[in-house]
This record gives sequence, structure tokens and C-alpha cells, in this order.
Amino acid sequence: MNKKTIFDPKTFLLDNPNELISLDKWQKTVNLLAKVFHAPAGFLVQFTPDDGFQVTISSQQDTNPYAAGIVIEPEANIFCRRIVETGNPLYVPNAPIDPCWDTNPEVHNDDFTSYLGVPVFWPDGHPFGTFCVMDYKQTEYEDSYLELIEQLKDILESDLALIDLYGQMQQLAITDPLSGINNRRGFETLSQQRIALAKRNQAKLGLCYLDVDNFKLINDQYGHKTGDDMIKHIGTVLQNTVRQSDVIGRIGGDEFVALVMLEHESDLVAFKQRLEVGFCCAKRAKHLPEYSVSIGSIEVDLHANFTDLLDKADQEMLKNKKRVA
Ligand SMILES: Nc1nc2c(ncn2[C@@H]2O[C@H](COP(=O)(O)OP(=O)(O)OP(=O)(O)O)[C@@H](O)[C@H]2O)c(=O)[nH]1
Repeated sequence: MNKKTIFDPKTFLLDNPNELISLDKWQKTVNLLAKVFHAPAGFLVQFTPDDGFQVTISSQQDTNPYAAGIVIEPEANIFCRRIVETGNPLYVPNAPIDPCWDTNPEVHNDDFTSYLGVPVFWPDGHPFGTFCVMDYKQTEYEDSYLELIEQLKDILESDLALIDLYGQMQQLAITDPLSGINNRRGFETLSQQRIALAKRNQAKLGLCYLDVDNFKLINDQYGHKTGDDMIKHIGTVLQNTVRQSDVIGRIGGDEFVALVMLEHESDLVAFKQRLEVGFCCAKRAKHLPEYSVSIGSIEVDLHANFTDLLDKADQEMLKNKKRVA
């Protein structure tokens, strides 16, 4: 079974630098690969379905024409493409004698003759790309060379797995295990980032504070399990109501928050209404006891202290709760 990965296999690693990735270490591995094979060029190449192939690491040699960072379109008839399509290693000792490589720019533009590469996978089984060596002359690698490249590739893959595991642990630290949305720490961290961005772009933000009415009574009457189901359900409704750029979180037992982007001041009222309609429709569809939520909303003063913002939104919620009671 495929396991979930925190990395997005649709984006290039080089475009999303991650402090967990040691490009220096990978550089040494790729340099070593080229050296052991007496090859003029060695690479770690990443593949994404939309953008194609990007050289993540390129061996540091004067004989190597492809620098790290270059991108090759997904349709190009390059050797790496065959590996990504088949998921198997590829050894082409003498490409010019095989007409299937006639349209390969590595062969007819850059005069490469030989290619040996193996597939590299993300921990969830998605193809990451390839690890490969190329030569201008015909080669005759022994089987042990293939074993060697597989071994070096295992080091890269275990790095990807470790990095992924660490990322998942980081993710857990900011996620509420019950609702699956951000916990207080996650909400604050992501909100601070959005606020900094809004300051730069002179954008407006709104903060909504939600609290389930008489949640204690729901627990008492229907049991803790039903209370838990309701918390999960509220997280889902919130998730389905906000846009991807908005931030949501569960910051207490039955308290939820949403930091939303506003184009106009009236958007905050509209968002609150959308939330209310969302809850109304969702609870009809779910077999949950009757419940209501109180919502308070404020426009965010981008220079205010974050705790003060939460307090202010909480106060607004409490004003509305009094009216509901
Ligand atoms: N099922 C469940 N209950 C929780 C969880 N976390 C907190 N609670 C309960 O949520 C209840 C919150 O109670 P109160 O803070 O008094 O709020 P309330 O009953 O909603 O009252 P008002 O806010 O005034 O409407 C408490 O009974 C907590 O035990 C949880 O993870 N699962």
C-alpha cells in the first residue's frame, strides 16, 4: 500500500528548497558515481508530470554539458524518460546504432553514446526521477556496475525516506489528531506567515472564532464519542468552506478559528454567512445531534499582537453567544 508522503511529487525540489535536504551530500554521491564509472557526466534527475525533467544534481566536471537546474520538457525523447515510463533500469551501451534514439537530443545534439540509469522513487512509490551516468563513447559495463549504481541510489532513496519521516513528524507537531486540522501551534505559525505576507502585499485579513454552543451538554447527553464525531465534522465543514490560502485550526476543546483573505471588507460578513450555511447544510446530511455554533469575526490589524487578535475575535464570539442563548 502506498503511504502518504509530505512531499509534493508535482514540484521540483530545487524550486522548493528544504533545509532537510543535503544537496552537498547528494553532490558528493553524484560526483563519486561519475568518477567510479570514468564517465564524463553523472546526474540525479527529478521528474514531474507537468514540467518534465530537472537536473537536481550534476557531476562537477568540465566535460558535463548539463548544469543543475536545467529543465527538459516531459515529451523529450531522453533516456531518463524511458526509465520513468517503465520504472526499470536502462542501459544503452551504444545509442547511435538504435534508431529509437534518433530523436534524443542528448545523442544527436550533445553527442552522448552511452547511458546507464536507474529509477529513484519517493517513499510513497511515486517516481522521483533517475540516477544516471552518460558517456560520449560506447561502454561495456559489467553487471557489478549496475549493482553499484543501485547501491548508491539506495542511499539517495533512504535520504528521501528519512527526510519524509522527519517532515511527517514536524507535521504531526502542528496537527490536531482528532480533527486533522492545525492545532493552536500550527494555526499560529501559519497565520504569522500569512500576516507577514499580507503586510507586504497590503492585503486584508479576517479572523473568525467559532465555538460550539453547549458542547458539554452534547457530551453529557450523547457520549464522548458523539462529541468527538462532532469535532471532526466541524473541522471538515471549516475545511470545505475556506479557500486554500486561508488558515484554519482547532485551538481548544470546541473552539475553532479561521484566518481568511479578504478582498473587500464586506467579504468577512459574506464568509461568516457562508460558514453558517455550510454548518446548516452539513448537519442535515450527518447523523449528528442538533447543534449550533457561535461565530465572532474581526478584521485583522496586521500590526497587532497575535494573542490580542485571538482574544478580540473570542470577545466578538461571546457577544454573539449571548444573543444565541
Ligand atoms: N468529545 C470531546 N469533548 C471535548 C474535547 N475537548 C474538550 N471537550 C469538552 O468540551 C466541553 C467544553 O465545555 P465548555 O467550555 O463549558 O463549553 P460549552 O459547554 O460549549 O458551553 P458554551 O461554550 O458556553 O456554549 C467540555 O465538556 C470538555 O470536556 C474532545 O476532544 N472531545
